[in-house]
Amino acid sequence: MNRIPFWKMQGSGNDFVLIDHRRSFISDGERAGFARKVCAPKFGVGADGLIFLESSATVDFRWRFFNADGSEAEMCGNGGRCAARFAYLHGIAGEKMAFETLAGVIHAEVLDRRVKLELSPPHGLRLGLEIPLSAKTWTGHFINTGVPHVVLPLADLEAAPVTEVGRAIRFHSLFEPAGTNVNFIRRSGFRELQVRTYERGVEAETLACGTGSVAAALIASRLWGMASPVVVHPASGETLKIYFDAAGDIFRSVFLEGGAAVVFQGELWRDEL
Ligand SMILES: N[C@H](CCC[C@H](N)C(=O)O)C(=O)O
Repeated sequence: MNRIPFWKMQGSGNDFVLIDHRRSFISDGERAGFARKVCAPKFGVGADGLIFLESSATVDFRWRFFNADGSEAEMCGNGGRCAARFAYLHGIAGEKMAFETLAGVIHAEVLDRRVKLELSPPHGLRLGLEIPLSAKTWTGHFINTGVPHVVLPLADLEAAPVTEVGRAIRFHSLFEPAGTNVNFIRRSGFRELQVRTYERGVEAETLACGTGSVAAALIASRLWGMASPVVVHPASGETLKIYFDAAGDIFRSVFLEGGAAVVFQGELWRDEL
């Protein structure tokens, strides 16, 4: 199979290539390298991640998510919304669906051009982590919202050292071996946050991170008593809504709602990538 149909989609500015695996036949061993090629700017399509949709024996479909560097991640909030809308528009699932991920089964509902995802239960909450870096020690908060996230409140978000400090914390020994995503957050309203994210596996700041926005909202609820629903504005300026039930350090019924736009569709010429 040398010509592989794909869709390019974006969720709040986080962009993805999506492939119906039933029409691609990329073997398991080839996927990481294929993801790097497809996600590469200039030589590839250019994207933050590559998503394969596959058949599932138990729910509507299964997905495999690969970051731009070829690493496979358990979950992706923005990518999950795009996969849900892709599945709906391809007739793989109805408006309400469920799909298998390495973070568990994710339930989704397509609402025209927006999608509402129910995330797997957040876990591993650790508040007030001292993170010593060469220049200074940062105080951060950790939570896993399908993938690991450190959240750092910072008043001057415009001047946030997202790449320098984001990369240092992403690779810090405190978070080995999996590493972590790093989110700088600022309160911008009664129930509103602004978030900038350094993403593991993209190894750069992205315009939005869905699971990072959820992490920011849940940490804001613990630190500042921010109640559900929390509105998050990622670097793209788009709007994400996070709904949750909180009881101390336990979060239940966590939903992420946001856009999932189809940008274009095309065909990958595999032997020329
Ligand atoms: N880069 C992340 C996966 C994608 C998360 C992000 N794009 C989202 O929307 O949640 C990681 O490897 O932990």
